[in-house]
Amino acid sequence: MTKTQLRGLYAITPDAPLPLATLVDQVGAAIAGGARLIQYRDKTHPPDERHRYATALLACCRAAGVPLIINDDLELAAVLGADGVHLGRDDPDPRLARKRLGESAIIGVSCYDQLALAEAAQAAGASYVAFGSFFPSPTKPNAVRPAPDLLTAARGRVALPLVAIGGITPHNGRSLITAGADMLAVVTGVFAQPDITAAACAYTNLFSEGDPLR
Ligand SMILES: Cc1ncc(COP(=O)(O)OP(=O)(O)O)c(N)n1
Ligand SMILES: Cc1ncsc1CCOP(=O)(O)O
Ligand SMILES: [Mg+2]
Repeated sequence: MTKTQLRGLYAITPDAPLPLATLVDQVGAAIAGGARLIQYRDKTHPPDERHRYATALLACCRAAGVPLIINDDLELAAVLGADGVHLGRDDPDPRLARKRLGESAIIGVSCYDQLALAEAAQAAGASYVAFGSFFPSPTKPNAVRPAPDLLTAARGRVALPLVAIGGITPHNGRSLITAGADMLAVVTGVFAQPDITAAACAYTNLFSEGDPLR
């Protein structure tokens, strides 16, 4: 996937620890609903388990032709040959990640509510920048809360794909795409739903609204 194809639903694995087979099934269901990028985000398992989970998820994503991004853990991404890494303020520097993973890796950087961080991430070789939490997030209740027009401002200041995250539903997601988001990053709205494929589809459809070929 080239950088210009970073558009659509970005599904991020849920916090609750799940059996590996269940998580692989759920990620497959999200991909069936049109998810364009998957992030393995795991704050609970020890490193050897994270290696086992990420290996299985990478096989699932590769079979579907969807890139797998590893959250936080640059070394895990490098060792597995995953498609990229997502880095926040407590994580390694994007320059180090670019050096370690190579030119074609997808390197995402959290910018919270700060345009200056996005400009710095672009200068450091990021592939996309992420802003949020735009709405109250069950996954990160204490996250900062930018207004959607931050995306519009970011459009004028950075040339990278813009990812919006935090409390995004198929209903409120439209306003973020209108404001300039290229991708909607979602945990709860996809993985906490009874029909994960249908939930993913509802986000996917937002990206083809207004498309004359639809
Ligand atoms: C796409 C995307 N955007 C933001 C984040 C948050 O990253 P970070 O601030 O490092 O927080 P944690 O996710 O590590 O708790 C993300 N993971 N993905
Ligand atoms: C990781 C992260 N960073 C800001 S909000 C968030 C969680 C998004 O999850 P949800 O879609 O459940 O609000
Ligand atoms: Mg992080």
